[in-house]
Amino acid sequence: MSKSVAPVERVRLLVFNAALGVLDYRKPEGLALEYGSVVVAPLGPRQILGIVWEAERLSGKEVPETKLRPVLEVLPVPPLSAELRRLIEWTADYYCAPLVSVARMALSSSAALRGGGTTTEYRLTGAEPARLTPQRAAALDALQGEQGSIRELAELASVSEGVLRGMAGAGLLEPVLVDCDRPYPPALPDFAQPQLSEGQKEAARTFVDAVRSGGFTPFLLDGVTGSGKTETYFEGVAEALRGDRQVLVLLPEIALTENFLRRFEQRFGVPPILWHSSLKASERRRAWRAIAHGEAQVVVGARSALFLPYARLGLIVVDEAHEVSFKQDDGVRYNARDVAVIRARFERVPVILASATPALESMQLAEAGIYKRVELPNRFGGAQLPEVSVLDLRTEAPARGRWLAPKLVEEMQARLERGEQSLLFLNRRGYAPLTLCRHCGYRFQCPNCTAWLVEHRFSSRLACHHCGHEVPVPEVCPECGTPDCLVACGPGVERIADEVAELLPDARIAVVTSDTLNSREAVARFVAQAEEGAIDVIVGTQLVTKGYHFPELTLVGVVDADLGLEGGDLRAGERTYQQIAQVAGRAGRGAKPGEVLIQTRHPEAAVITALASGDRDAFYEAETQARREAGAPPFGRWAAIIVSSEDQAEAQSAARAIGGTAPGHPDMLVLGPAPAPMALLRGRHRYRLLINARRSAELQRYLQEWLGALEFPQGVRVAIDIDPYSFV
Ligand SMILES: Nc1ncnc2c1ncn2[C@@H]1O[C@H](COP(=O)(O)OP(=O)(O)OP(=O)(O)O)[C@@H](O)[C@H]1O
Ligand SMILES: [Zn+2]
Repeated sequence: MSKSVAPVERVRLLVFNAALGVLDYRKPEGLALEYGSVVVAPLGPRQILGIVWEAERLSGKEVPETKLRPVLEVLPVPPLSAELRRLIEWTADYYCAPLVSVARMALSSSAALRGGGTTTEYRLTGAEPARLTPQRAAALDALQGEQGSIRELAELASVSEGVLRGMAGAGLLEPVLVDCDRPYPPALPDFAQPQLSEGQKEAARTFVDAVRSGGFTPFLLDGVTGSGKTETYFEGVAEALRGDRQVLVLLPEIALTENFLRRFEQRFGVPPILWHSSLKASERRRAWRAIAHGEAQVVVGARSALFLPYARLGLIVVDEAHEVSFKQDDGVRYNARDVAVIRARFERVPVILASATPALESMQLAEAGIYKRVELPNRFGGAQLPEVSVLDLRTEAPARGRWLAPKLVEEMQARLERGEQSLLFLNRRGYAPLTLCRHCGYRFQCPNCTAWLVEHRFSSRLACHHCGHEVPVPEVCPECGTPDCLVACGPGVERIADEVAELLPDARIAVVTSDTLNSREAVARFVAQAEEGAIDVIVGTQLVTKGYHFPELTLVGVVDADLGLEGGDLRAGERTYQQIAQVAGRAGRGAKPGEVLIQTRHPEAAVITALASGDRDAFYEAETQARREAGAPPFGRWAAIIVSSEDQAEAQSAARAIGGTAPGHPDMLVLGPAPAPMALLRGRHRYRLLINARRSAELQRYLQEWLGALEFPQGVRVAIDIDPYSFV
């Protein structure tokens, strides 16, 4: 009699190790495995995380049956859905990224994978000991009102974990048990329904219908600044809530969420669930689990929220969809706006891209009928779009050593007298972009980057905006030793604020940059002050160009409209247009009309004339034509290859080796290698190649065939950037 041997059940895992990628294991009896199950498997003497994947979709080394080791454990989380697995595959293929790097973004709370339950956090007990070490005193100061893990608190207070453990032992900190599965209070679709205008109603109805009937429909919500785009797509959100479906809202910057949270709470009665990189571990775990179990109703996040394992997604919204910060520029270099549309397609749900200044790519897709355009051409409540005029700096020059033209100052003065607010926009943090020695001409440069150090007067430091390198402003020139010889060249927002303080000594000024609005509390304070009328003049970077709604703000001054046009970036014109149109859109949102003054040396430039005449279509047409002729996106495609190493010669020879092996192809034009504009970045020497492909060409396959065959020394990194936004 032959003994019947049960066939070994083989499972293919995507394992969390970039070098291994895919490995086969054996399914032990009694272990329930499904595609998408998150499991632990043995790897040598260690254990490794993996996801059960369809074997036919992943090529891996054939391991003989006798060598297969068993999967050890299934983690207590729902399996990743087929839709999400397809999204992960698509993203990896499209952006030429390792599958596991993309998959990692879905499993982005390691604590949550271990299940729910409780974690321990710590907080101050309030005890005040008689004697304190300086470190303990500093920690007591820094941790008022805070709660978190020892590690998080140590980071907050800038002390070692040992100090805090000592404090816990001494009764200064007490443990608090946090339940990571406590439910979120429900959002109510009909909590406070607004009275929509006729135009808003029509748009809202479109979204409500799409959400109700389900299915993939991409929308471009193209509405002027202040038209109430948020109120309108909120109706789509409400419909998803009624149908017990989840909603993902992507915002480009965490600074914008404060305003969003408030409006959301007013509309739905509770705040939405936040997802961003600086969440505490316990919040992350709670949110991740609620998302995976379908209990998180509305998630608002930065781009990293896109890959989370939503259990029943019903709608995706990408607000300020034109923003370039949706493009991630390290790790997996994906564009969250584009991947959001792909996710909606796999999930078969509607997706709304909302913007007052849509990206040319989005406009083109709307033209082609692939996106449905929903328009809101008027501001809400009868407010008018602001009057825009140009100040030609060649004829209306500011006084010597100043940056604001007399006419702009006059208008600010008038606003101050009327109790209205002004906003000055300059996209440059710090006091001055360049500092040099008057005596010997020495320029302060970052040792790690091809960049000048930027003076920050608030903190009396010179800082690199690329790598974070900082030095105190020295008293003598490091080159020639002359004391007090440093001169600031050019303006940053701090310098403009100084100028305003001199010209309008009574004005209350707020400088708004990522340096000053660096926490949710800081943003909330700024918004409250601006709304109460405690600020007369706001001086800010691109951070103030969007999202804010201050009814008393009636004047916007663009300090240097030409700044963004330098540098020859493919999208420089578009970006300048968007930034200025957005910041102009902050003016006159209430009952009083707004005015915008644009300072420029090139009043004849297409961007500027389009802004002055309010002729958006003319701008988009001209830009479209230029892109078509250049074979630039969306008419052709770009990809960048960035080669870097700490060793310049090594980087150069690797770049040359790549350049030298470029396969000839009729649809591809390979440019470079050339030293990158940022030839040195964070201590790495960089070279770039740029590939311009016809739209129909198989760019990814071409790149893979080209680069897949090459080998490089250990220290060389080769990054592929598909649809690049950054050309430095
Ligand atoms: N139907 C409405 N009822 C009451 N208030 C409304 C309504 N529609 C819009 N608003 C208010 O008008 C202001 C502008 O709306 P919102 O911020 O949504 O515009 P937006 O189109 O997103 O503008 P931007 O693109 O400039 O950010 C907000 O304060 C909003 O609360
Ligand atoms: Zn630097």
